[in-house]
Amino acid sequence: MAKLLKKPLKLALVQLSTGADKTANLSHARSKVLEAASKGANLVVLPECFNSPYGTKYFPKYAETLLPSPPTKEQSPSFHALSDLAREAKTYLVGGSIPEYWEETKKYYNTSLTFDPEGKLLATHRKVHLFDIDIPGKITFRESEVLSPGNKLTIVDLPEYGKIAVAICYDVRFPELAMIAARKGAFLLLYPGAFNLTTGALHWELQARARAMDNQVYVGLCSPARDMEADYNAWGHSTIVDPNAGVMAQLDEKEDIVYADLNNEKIEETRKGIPIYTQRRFEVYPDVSEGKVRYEE
Ligand SMILES: NC(=O)CCC(=O)C(=O)O
Repeated sequence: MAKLLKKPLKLALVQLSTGADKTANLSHARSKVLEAASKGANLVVLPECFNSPYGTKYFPKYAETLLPSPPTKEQSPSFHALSDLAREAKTYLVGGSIPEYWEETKKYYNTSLTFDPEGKLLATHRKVHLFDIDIPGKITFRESEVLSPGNKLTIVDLPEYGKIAVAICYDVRFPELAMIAARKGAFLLLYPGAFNLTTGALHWELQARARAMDNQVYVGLCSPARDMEADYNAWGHSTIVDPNAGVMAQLDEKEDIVYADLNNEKIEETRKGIPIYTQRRFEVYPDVSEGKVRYEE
């Protein structure tokens, strides 16, 4: 079997404290990403909406223009801060997500940018599944009041390591994205995300472990730190799960960085022990990853 993960990789998820000041958020993210890089991380991840508070009323206020790419510094200070930071830290950087405004269509998106260690943009993922839920007495949230959904799956090739998939928060609840990415050869599924106190307690770890178990790949969920003064209280608990669905490392709700060393042997050992990869019956059910799927590498 060809190696999915070509050499060991140290993953870091930065569970960032964020506030209302975008410039302060960007500068704080810089110090934490540099800290992770100084501890040897090769791939660093920031949380969903890492440069702003999370909430529909905030999206237009904090939105930046990313297209045509590359944007100017005035159009997107966050794009340039992330690109400069990846280059300074010499790491791959999944820049959480930011609210995006696309002038041509007048639409807003929840968008994640991934950069290589030279600061080059490798991929853009717009959240495909918008967080619209209503649990009476607990939480009602409708991203679709402001945001439009993205329309493609995102697989990113990190040349010296292999392929990863990037999606955002609520996207984790849709196993199809994860399954297709894994069948296309991703060794790691990354989700910058911000679950809340209701659904976080119910499903955060379960979702991470389920996507890992179904696909026998590594999974990372990166949350903002919890702020009980904010309108939206993030669950925290950034988590890294191994291909056998075991939790390798998990934070509590406070700001911190979680690390794990990923290697190909764990994927191979898991797939050898429980060989669902070779036992699939595509004559009974079609391999949807071979069908009409919108994705970009
Ligand atoms: N930001 C989000 O998409 C939140 C998703 C969430 O909380 C969930 O339960 O799913």
